[in-house]
Amino acid sequence: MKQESTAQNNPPALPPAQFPRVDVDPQALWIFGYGSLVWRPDFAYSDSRVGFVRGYSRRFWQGDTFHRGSDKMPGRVVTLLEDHEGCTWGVAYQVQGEQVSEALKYLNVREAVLGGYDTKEVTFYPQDTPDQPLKALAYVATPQNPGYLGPAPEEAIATQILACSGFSGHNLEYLLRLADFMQLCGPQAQDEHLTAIVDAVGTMLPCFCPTERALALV
Ligand SMILES: N[C@@H](CCC(=O)N[C@@H](CS)C(=O)NCC(=O)O)C(=O)O
Repeated sequence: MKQESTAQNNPPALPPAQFPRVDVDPQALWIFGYGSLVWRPDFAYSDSRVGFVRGYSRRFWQGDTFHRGSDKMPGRVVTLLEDHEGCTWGVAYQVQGEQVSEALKYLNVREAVLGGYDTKEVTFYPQDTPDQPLKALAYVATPQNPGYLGPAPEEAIATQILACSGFSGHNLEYLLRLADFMQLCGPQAQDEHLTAIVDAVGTMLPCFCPTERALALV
């Protein structure tokens, strides 16, 4: 997983026997990302793990009028829905020392102030060591936040995503980067809601793309 190019993230490449064990800071914190944080954490971290949380399903039910939409045309981004049968894959990032306050300060603006997300403690299961779960902080948009859009048919969500863009880019980029991540996680990582929206986008995209004949008219 790509890390910020900071000294503590790239210790000198010494053979394990000589490389001093870096004591984990007791203040260390794991932050679980399951949407844009999966591909663009944009904060310094010391370690990262691909894995999943149980008891939640990911849904494109949060409106976004800044990063991937506007006030007139809010985009759709993801949140976590409590679902006893649910399992959501993402990335957990470990922050230590000064990284903790820096990350929380940054995410408070990006997620809470600009995005309407609240924080919630979740149990994260690393893909490689699911028998050693970690407590992690997740940013979740609840139905009580003003930007919450709630459920809609996947076709309607796809239409909204195709039509919206914001400060951080097009809403379609957000969808496809998340789909790319899920592909990398392998066949055990399934997200039917995400897949249905990507399929609906694939069906509609030709309608949004000018044909040679249409281009000849301009
Ligand atoms: N909290 C979720 C979702 C976060 C998310 O996608 N937030 C949006 C909307 S506030 C965001 O930061 N977007 C930045 C971008 O779209 O690049 C996560 O852990 O990834």
